[in-house]
Amino acid sequence: MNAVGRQRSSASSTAHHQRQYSDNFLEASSNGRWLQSTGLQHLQSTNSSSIPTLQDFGFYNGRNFRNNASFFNEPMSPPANSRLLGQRKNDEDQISPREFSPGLLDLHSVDTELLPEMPVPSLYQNSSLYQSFQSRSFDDSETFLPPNKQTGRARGLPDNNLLKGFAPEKEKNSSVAKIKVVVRKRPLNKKEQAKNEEDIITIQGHSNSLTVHETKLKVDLTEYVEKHEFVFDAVLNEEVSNDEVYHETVEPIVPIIFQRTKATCFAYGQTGSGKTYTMKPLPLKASRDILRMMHHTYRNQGFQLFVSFFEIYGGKLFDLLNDRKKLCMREDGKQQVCIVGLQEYRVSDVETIKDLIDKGNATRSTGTTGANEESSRSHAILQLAIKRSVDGHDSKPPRVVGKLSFIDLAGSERGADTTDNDKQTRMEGAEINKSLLALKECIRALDNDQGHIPFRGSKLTEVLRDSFVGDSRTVMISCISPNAGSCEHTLNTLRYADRVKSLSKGNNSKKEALSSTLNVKESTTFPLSSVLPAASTYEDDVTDTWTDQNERENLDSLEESYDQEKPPWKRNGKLDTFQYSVPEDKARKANGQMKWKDQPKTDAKYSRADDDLNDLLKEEEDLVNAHRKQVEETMDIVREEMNLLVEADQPGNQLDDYISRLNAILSQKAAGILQLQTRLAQFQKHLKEHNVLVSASGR
Ligand SMILES: Nc1ncnc2c1ncn2[C@@H]1O[C@H](COP(=O)(O)OP(=O)(O)OP(=O)(O)O)[C@@H](O)[C@H]1O
Repeated sequence: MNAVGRQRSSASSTAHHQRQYSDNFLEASSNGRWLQSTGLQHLQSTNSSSIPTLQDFGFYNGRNFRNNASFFNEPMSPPANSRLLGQRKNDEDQISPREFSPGLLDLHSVDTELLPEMPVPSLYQNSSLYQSFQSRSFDDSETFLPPNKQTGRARGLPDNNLLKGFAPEKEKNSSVAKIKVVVRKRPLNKKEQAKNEEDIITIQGHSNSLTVHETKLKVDLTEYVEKHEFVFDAVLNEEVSNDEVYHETVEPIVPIIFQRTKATCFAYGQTGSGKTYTMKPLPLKASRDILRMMHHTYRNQGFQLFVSFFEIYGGKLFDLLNDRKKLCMREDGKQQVCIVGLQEYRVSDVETIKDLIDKGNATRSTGTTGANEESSRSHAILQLAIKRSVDGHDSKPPRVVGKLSFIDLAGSERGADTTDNDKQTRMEGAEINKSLLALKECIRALDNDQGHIPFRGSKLTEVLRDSFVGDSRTVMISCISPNAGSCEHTLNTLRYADRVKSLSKGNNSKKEALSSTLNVKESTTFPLSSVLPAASTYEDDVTDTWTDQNERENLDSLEESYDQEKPPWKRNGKLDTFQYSVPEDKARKANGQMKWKDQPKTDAKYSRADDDLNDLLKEEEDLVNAHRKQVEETMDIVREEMNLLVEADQPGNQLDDYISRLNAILSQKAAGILQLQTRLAQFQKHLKEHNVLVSASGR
C-alpha cells in the first residue's frame, strides 16, 4: 500500500474506531460497561478508590455526613457491605487490563526478570527438619504465641522463617500474606517512669489482641476507664527483642524477594514510639539473610545486592548516601519510576551495609535540614534491590529481580500540624497526611488486586510505585508508646493500623467499632493504677533468639554499635557506586515534553513518508493513552477535592489552608487540561499537514 493509501486507511481506521467506540459506548453505557469500553475498566469497581462515591466521602443522600471523628477516623471507607458488592461486581466483569489498556499501568511491565519456575535448592534442604516444617508459613493461621512462649519458639531452628520460605515452589509466594499488620509496644522510658505515668496498654496472653485503657472524665468529673480492644496479625509486647520483630515481619519475605517480589516494610507511629528503634536493625538482618541465600541457595547464579537510602522531606527527595544531594523522580515511557541521580551501592558483606546504613542515618539527622525535629517530619526509605545480569552478560546493567523497601515514616502526629501557625509546618503536616492517606489507599488497591493503584496521591507512594505493582507484599509495624499521655496518639495509630488491616482480604479481625460498643459496658470507675499491671523498664532483659552462634555474635556486635557513638564514616574501597541516569529524551518524554520530530519536507521520499505515517499512528496512540491517563488523574483529583470538602466542614479547619489546597487542585486540573489540549492541537496540525484530517474542525 502506498503512503496515500495508508493515510486513507489511517483516516478511515480512525473514523471506524470513532464509530465503533461510540457504538460500544452506547451499548456499554446501557449495561454498565462503559469504563471497560474506554480502557479504564480498572476504575470500575465500586470498591475501587478511583471513582469515589458520595458515600465514600461521608455524603449521604446528597448531604454532608458530619461526625465527631478525628482526622484519622476519617469517614472515607464505605460500609463493608458496599465494598463486598463492589468486589463481586468487579469479579464478574473482570477483563484483563491488557485487553483494553495497552501500555497504561501495565502490571507486567515492571523491570523484573522472571526466574525459572522450578524448585530451588534450599540452604537446609538436607536437614531432616526441612520435611517437618516446610509447610508452615508466615500466613499460617496458627495462633500467635505470646512473647514468652514465642521466645522459645523463635530460638529453635525449626521456626526459622527462611525455612518456611522454602515451601514447595508453587506455594511459596502465595503462602506469605500480602499485607501483614503488626503492633509493637515499647516499654515506658525513664522519664515516663519518673513522672509515674501509667502504662495503659495491656496485651492479652494468648491472642493477637491488645487493649488500650483510656481514662475519661464524666460530666460530674469522676474518672472512668474506657477500653478499646484491637486485634492484629501479631501484637508484640515491650519484652520482644528486635530479633523477634524481624522473625515476625521481614524474615518470611526474604526468600520470595528472589522470586520477583517487591516488598515494603514500614513503621508507623507517633514521635518517640520506637519506629527508628524498630526499623534500624531490620535491613541489616535482611541483608545478612539475602547474602546467605546468594552464597548458598543461589550460588553462582549472578545475583547481586544493591543498597540505596534516601529521604522525602517536604515533598522533596534527598540522597542520604550522597551528601543529601537533591534527587528528582521521573517516570519513563513504561510508567516506571526512576529516581534520577540516586546512588546505589553494590554490596557483598554485612559490614559494608552496616556502614552505609550508619552513614545514611547520620546524614538524616545531621544534614542541613536535619535536626531531630526535622527527622520526625521526613520519611526515610532504605532499599535493598536484588539484581541479576541478563543471561550472564556483565556488560549489560543488571536487572531488578526483587526489592525490599524499609520505610521509617514521619511521626504520625505530624499530620496534625495542619493547624499550626507556621505555614511551612502546616504544609509539611498536610504533605504527611497526604502520604499516609495515599499509602493506605495504595495498600488497599494492592490487596484487592486492583489494576489502578492511586500512587500519584503523594511523593511517597509515587516513589514506591514499583513496590505496589506485580507481586508485592506489605508489612506494617505500628509502634505505640505505652504511657497515658500518649493515649490519643496511640489510639490514632491503632485505628490507622486497623483500617489498613481491614482492607486486607479475608481479614477477620475484630473491629474497634464492635469493641467500642462493648467499651461502654466495660467502663469502670476504678482508678487506672488499680487495674493495670506494673510496667517493666528498658533495663529489662530482652531475649535473644539467634540460631547460628557465629553469625549471631558477628551481627550482635554490629548491632550493639548502633547504640554507641556513631563511628565516623570511612570511605570503603569495597563499594561499587552505580548511578541511575535517564537519557535526555526519556526524561523529556517523562515530563510530557516529547517533541514531534522535524517536519517532513514536501518532496520527501516514500520511505520517509512511511516513517512519518508511523509516527502519526504512534502519535494517535499516544494521544489516546494520554487522554485515558488524564481521565484517571481527574478521578484522583476529584477524590482529593471531595476530601478537601469534607475537611472544610470539620470544626477548626483553617480557611487559608483550604484556599491554598483548592488553588493547588484547580491549577493541577487546569494544567492537565492544557497539556492535553496542546497535544491534541499538535496532533491536529500534523494530521492536517499530512492531509489526513478531513473534518471541518481540523481545517
Ligand atoms: N522496644 C523498645 N525497647 C527499648 N527502647 C525503645 C524501644 N522502642 C523505642 N525505644 C527507645 O525510645 C526512644 C525513642 O525511639 P525512636 O527514636 O525509635 O522513636 P521514633 O518513633 O523513631 O521517633 P521519631 O519519629 O521522632 O524519629 C529511643 O531512645 C529508643 O531507644
